Amino acid sequence: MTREPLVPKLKAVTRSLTEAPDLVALADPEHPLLWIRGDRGCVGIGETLRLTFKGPDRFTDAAKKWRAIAKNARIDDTVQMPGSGLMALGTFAFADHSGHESVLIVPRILVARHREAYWLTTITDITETTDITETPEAATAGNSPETTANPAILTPEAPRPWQGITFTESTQSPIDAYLAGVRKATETINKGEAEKIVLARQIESTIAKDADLRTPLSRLADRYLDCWTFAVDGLIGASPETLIRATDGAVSARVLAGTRGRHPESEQRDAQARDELLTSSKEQHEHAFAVQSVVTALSPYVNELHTSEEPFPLQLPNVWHLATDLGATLKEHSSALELVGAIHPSAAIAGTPTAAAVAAIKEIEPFDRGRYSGAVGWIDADGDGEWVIALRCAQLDPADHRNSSRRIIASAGGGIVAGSDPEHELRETVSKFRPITEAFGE
Ligand SMILES: C=C(O[C@H]1C=CC=C(C(=O)O)[C@@H]1O)C(=O)O
Repeated sequence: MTREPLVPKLKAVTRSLTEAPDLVALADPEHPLLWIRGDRGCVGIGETLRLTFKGPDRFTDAAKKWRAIAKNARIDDTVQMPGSGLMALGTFAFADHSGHESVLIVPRILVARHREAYWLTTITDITETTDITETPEAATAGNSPETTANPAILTPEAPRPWQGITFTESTQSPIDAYLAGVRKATETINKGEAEKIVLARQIESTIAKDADLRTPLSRLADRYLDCWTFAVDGLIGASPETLIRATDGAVSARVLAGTRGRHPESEQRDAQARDELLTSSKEQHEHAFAVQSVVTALSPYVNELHTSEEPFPLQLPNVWHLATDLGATLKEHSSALELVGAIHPSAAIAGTPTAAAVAAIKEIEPFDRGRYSGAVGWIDADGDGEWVIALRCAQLDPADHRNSSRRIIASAGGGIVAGSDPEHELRETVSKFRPITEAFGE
């Protein structure tokens, strides 16, 4: 008889902090676990549990496993905010058959802030140690005050000097192969086999094993204020595209597709780029596919789905995007991870129709995307959470004791539709790489 694997028993204790923590400064310099946007976010210190997933069912497996862990957990939370109590940060691979693992990480300590509310959560694995007669009161003894003065663990390590790196064309993704790929995708579209195919390319570099990754993270967080800056299991970036935010039965998303590079050298040229984007039927068409894919995927789960009437121009330091915001209420309780699984892969990162676009990506792109264009975010014990599409990001190899450096690969792509020009698409990827190339530069 096969037995169900044991569900770990976790204990989470959350208390308010009296002072605002500096989240980026508190991150582990070499293995940061961070999620931040302006005055909201969290940093994980240490690791209590790591769950890994692979294959086509990675989202549903993760949602199921997380639900069981949350149900089994002992939570003492005097803060009661989304993300307080038990929570995990995660990153999921793009492709069903990716060789890269998807993970959920439960930190040992989580320091978080939501505007003027700050808190600290300590999460321990009590699977082996639980005394079943223990009462909740006994379990939290010693943690009774509502507020904790900021403890010593909240003193960050001093920053180390930063040595900028430059990226070059990746050996597995040469520019010529990308340009040929765009032509091939256009042919596929012209033959009527797909309407939109999102193609990406990669650039790479190496970074000292002891590099202090808080420098690129603070640059991303300071410059990309409309993006979520993240670092989860070596995946670092700042994404503008919210796949799903779920809080107390309300859900929202921000769909992006359609791009123009910014022109900081000329206000007039910059405004022209924005206006071209807003009036281009090609970009509007590409955008509509992305919105439709999210609306179709979310519809079975929600009532009252609202979208902004017209796509609006989202201004980021590197690009203009066409953006549509969506809001809805959930019909029944579905966790943020279940919704991510339902929406992924949206037409913003795969294409239309989904199956044909995914097949074309597999055939044309000469590499495994890994977590790029997958999902990255967090989930709490109630199933609430925030997940973005892993864009404008780079994946670092794990630190290996035999090497003094780590490889880092950045990926960026764009939607190819009928009439797409390969050179234009290439320039668009250069603009999309800027958050990463500049954050890791001098
Ligand atoms: C695939 C990427 O961007 C997507 C999100 C926004 C705009 C996009 C576009 O205009 O093509 C892409 O769909 C990327 O940044 O690598």
